[in-house]
Amino acid sequence: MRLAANAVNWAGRFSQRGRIQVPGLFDDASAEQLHRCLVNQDQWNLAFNRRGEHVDIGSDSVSIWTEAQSRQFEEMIYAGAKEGFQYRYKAVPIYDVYHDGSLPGHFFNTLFEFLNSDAFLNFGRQLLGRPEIGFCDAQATCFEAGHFLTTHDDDIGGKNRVAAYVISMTKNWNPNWGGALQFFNEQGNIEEGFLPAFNTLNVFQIPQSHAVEFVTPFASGPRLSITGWFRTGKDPRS
Ligand SMILES: O=C(O)CCC(=O)C(=O)O
Ligand SMILES: [Fe+2]
Repeated sequence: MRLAANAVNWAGRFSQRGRIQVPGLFDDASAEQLHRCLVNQDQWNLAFNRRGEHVDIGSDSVSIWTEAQSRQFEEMIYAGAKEGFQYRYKAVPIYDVYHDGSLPGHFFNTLFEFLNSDAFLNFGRQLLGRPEIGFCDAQATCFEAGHFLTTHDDDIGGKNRVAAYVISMTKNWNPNWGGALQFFNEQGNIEEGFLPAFNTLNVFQIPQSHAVEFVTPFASGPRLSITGWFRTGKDPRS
């Protein structure tokens, strides 16, 4: 993997606004390789929230649900979203996959090593002006029709998160399909939204109120990304 973008060009804007969108993150060959990997991935977990707990279930379990079970699941998801924080999307927990060695030879391992190499960590340190960044975690995410992530601020104690990153790897997204990463201001208005894009890095300071808009039933492709957080200290699993 090789970066094409230069953090120095974007650091000033980031420090003014607390968020940034950097197009052309990787060189063309790396971007295509990562895109192919995501498009060809057929095993995804289903991530959602059950009574305040994060749940991540294997695609094998989901594929044997009866129609009634799927309906029940959907009701549970929407009931949660009505009341507060809820999400539904497909994910591969790359950080765990790497450390557990559960997908030997998979490109996600190469990607994880790249995200924790000097090349990417220095990019983050320069962009954010935070030399103390020590590592980053990562997951692959796939938002399809009916998927969403309601408003939250990423502030979870004990994780030493400096900033969130989203490497958006979606080609030909139609803005009418939803799926924007939206940021809210103190008045509750949408201050800025980043639409899914190809080979584009979004980084934002946390805590910061944000959400991924519901992906509409007529979205004709998935919203693919690699997401995670730049964190201080040493990776506790390294
Ligand atoms: O996918 C995105 O654009 C943002 C994801 C996010 O906010 C999260 O995983 O906490
Ligand atoms: Fe978030």
